[in-house]
Amino acid sequence: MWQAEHVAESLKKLGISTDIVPLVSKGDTDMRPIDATRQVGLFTKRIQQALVDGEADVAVHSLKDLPTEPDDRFLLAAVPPRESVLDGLVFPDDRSLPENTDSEIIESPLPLLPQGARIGTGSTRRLAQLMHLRPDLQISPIRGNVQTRLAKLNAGEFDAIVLAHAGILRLEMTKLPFRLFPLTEMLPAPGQGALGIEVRSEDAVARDAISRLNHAPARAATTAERTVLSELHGGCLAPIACHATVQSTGTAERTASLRLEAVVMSADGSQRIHEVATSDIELIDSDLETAAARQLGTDVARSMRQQGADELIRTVRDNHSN
Ligand SMILES: NCc1[nH]cc(CCC(=O)O)c1CC(=O)O
Repeated sequence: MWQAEHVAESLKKLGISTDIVPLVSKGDTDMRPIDATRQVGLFTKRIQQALVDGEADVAVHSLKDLPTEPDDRFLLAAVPPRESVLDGLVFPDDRSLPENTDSEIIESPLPLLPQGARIGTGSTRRLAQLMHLRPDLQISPIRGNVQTRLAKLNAGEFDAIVLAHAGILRLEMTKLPFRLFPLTEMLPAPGQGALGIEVRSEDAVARDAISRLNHAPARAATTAERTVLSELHGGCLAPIACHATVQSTGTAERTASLRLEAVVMSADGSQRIHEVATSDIELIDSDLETAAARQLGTDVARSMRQQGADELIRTVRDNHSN
């Protein structure tokens, strides 16, 4: 709802009025562990169906929930400016945390966790990255909306849970005992912190309106990230994390540098493949920009494959079918 309202606000500033169509997705109602649901698009299918049925003209998704397989019926008309891409640990309400000494530097929250601390997360990506650094941690799945998760945390089921910073900010829960992970410890899911706004492919009116919300750097970065995911055929359950950023190079008006960092891990985090690459992109022509971002993602995926990424991804899939 926050995301839909945020997009409605942005459109209003452009003089475009909207009606919000509230929907409930399977991701909201199906409380089985996320890997047991064995479906992609748990959070997005219901919203896409509303486009197909003409119930809505614009679909607002969390980009990280949107499957990478292209679907001809829809067009990703905009990726607006991105929010925080970071993940963090939320501690129980009664936990007093030391003061942050330097707000510019994100210190590791891991020293705040005692040996064998119980952590709640259903994400293989988060589990593998945590276990890689702290094999002593006891990590178990948690599902439900943020309120449900916090209730379980505060009931004493966990010492901390992992949540996306973007979600915390959107729900205005910044007062929670919360500590961010630095990117060196925890890379985000492809598309994390970004919205993806879809329209029906043939709806030129909606496309033209929504494309005004597109932010070229956010689109380029998330395109590179999503390409890694699709090239590795990881789906949303694979322990694949990546993060891309766009930096203006200052040489020419619209020339920028796209940097992409990615990791693939084994299910238990004991093995880790890491890759970083950069390429120049033109932020002026969206087709050129998309092509360059895809190329960078493809190159990074290929290089990780040569280092054995497929093997690691397979270990996770085999675990899940047991
Ligand atoms: N799968 C649930 C989901 N989808 C997007 C976000 C957070 C917001 C975002 O990354 O855009 C979350 C919750 C979480 O990961 O803690």
